[in-house]
Amino acid sequence: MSCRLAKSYGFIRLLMNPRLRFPADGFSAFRSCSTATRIRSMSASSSSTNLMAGEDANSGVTVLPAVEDKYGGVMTEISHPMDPSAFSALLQSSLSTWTTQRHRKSFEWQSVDVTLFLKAIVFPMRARETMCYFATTLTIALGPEVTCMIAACLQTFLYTQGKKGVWIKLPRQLIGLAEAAVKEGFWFHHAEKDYLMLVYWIPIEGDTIPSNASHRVGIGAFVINHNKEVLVVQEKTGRFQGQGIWKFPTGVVNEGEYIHDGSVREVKEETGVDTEFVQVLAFRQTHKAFFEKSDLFFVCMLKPLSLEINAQETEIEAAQWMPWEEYTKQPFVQNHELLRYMTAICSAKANGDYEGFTPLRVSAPDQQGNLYFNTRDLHSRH
Ligand SMILES: NC(=O)C1=CN([C@@H]2O[C@H](COP(=O)(O)OP(=O)(O)OC[C@H]3O[C@@H](n4cnc5c(N)ncnc54)[C@H](O)[C@@H]3O)[C@@H](O)[C@H]2O)C=CC1
Repeated sequence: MSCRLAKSYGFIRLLMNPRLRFPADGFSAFRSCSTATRIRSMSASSSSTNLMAGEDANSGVTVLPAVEDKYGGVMTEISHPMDPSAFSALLQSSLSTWTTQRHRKSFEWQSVDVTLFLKAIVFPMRARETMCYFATTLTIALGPEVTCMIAACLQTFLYTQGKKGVWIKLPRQLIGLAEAAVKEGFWFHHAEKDYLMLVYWIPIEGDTIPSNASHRVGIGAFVINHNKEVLVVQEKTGRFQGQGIWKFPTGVVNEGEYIHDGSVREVKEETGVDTEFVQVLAFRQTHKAFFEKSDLFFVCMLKPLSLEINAQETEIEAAQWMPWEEYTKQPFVQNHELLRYMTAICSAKANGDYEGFTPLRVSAPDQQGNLYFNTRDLHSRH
């Protein structure tokens, strides 16, 4: 009886403490507790696990340390080595803690009578004293286990906060833990040179996780000098190697690089010529260009600041200033629809009959970037 009373007291404290949160159904509450116990005993024998794990402030369950993202999810970055089975158990307890929303749904469906009872009888009883009286009576009548389950459910209705996406960032040296995460239902989202990012979606509804970068961004540089000569190259590698084709310098924009900076860099790297960015003249989108990724190709006009050519050894067979007419007469250019359009656009631009997009620095509270637009036509209207 004294044990019952002690448990009743615990139940009353549980009801009175709004900071306490439980997984939504009683069973998951008990499961989480037992997993947490398992983790804690593992922690005692493994200092690395100790460094990793932390106790969830609301549920008391041992979970992976995580920060919340802006989309209702959590991100955990694993930084210390640990045993895969310990990681697996920790992951399970973390997911159990973060999964409260899903459990709430299944509870509502399967235990609709209890839910109605709680909503009809318990919720309207706002007064603290009434709650205490109700809790004590309920505990004595139903026994501590059943009342504890009901308390967990009640807490869930009052304070549930389930997570959505769960991200795990694994550095290269801990890649062995990926298997455990995959077994728990995680999938690969993206990989960089030094880490693998996995993700898991908790809600039953379909995930809203955006796929990783879908496009590669490339540039082609139209650089024309005062003698109406255009800067062209022959490539050592790629689809046009060894065909004697003279083409605009092209390349790929780096991560964190603006299109206009990337075009100036690519021209310098491939030909040694210094340039100043003028405008984006046009862009093309294609699909399945680089593995499964699409391609955005920006045709940029650049003004030469130097004329001396110093062709890049690794990628460029030859580079030169070529008369514009000669460039356009190449069969390769004439027979290629994209290049025919590019030639027409560049000619129009060189003759002053075409306006491209000029970058304008724009700032938002959390972002800085460039808006590329036709400044001439806009300004002529204002
Ligand atoms: N190359 C061309 O004649 C044309 C290119 N473009 C556009 O220009 C932009 C850049 O294209 P490209 O210059 O052709 O770039 P690319 O994709 O051929 O190569 C970019 C860089 O990556 C390297 N690279 C690519 N795949 C590689 C691999 N498997 N192994 C080792 N190195 C590799 C290349 O050597 C180069 O340094 C793209 O947006 C493309 O659509 C558009 C029309 C024609």
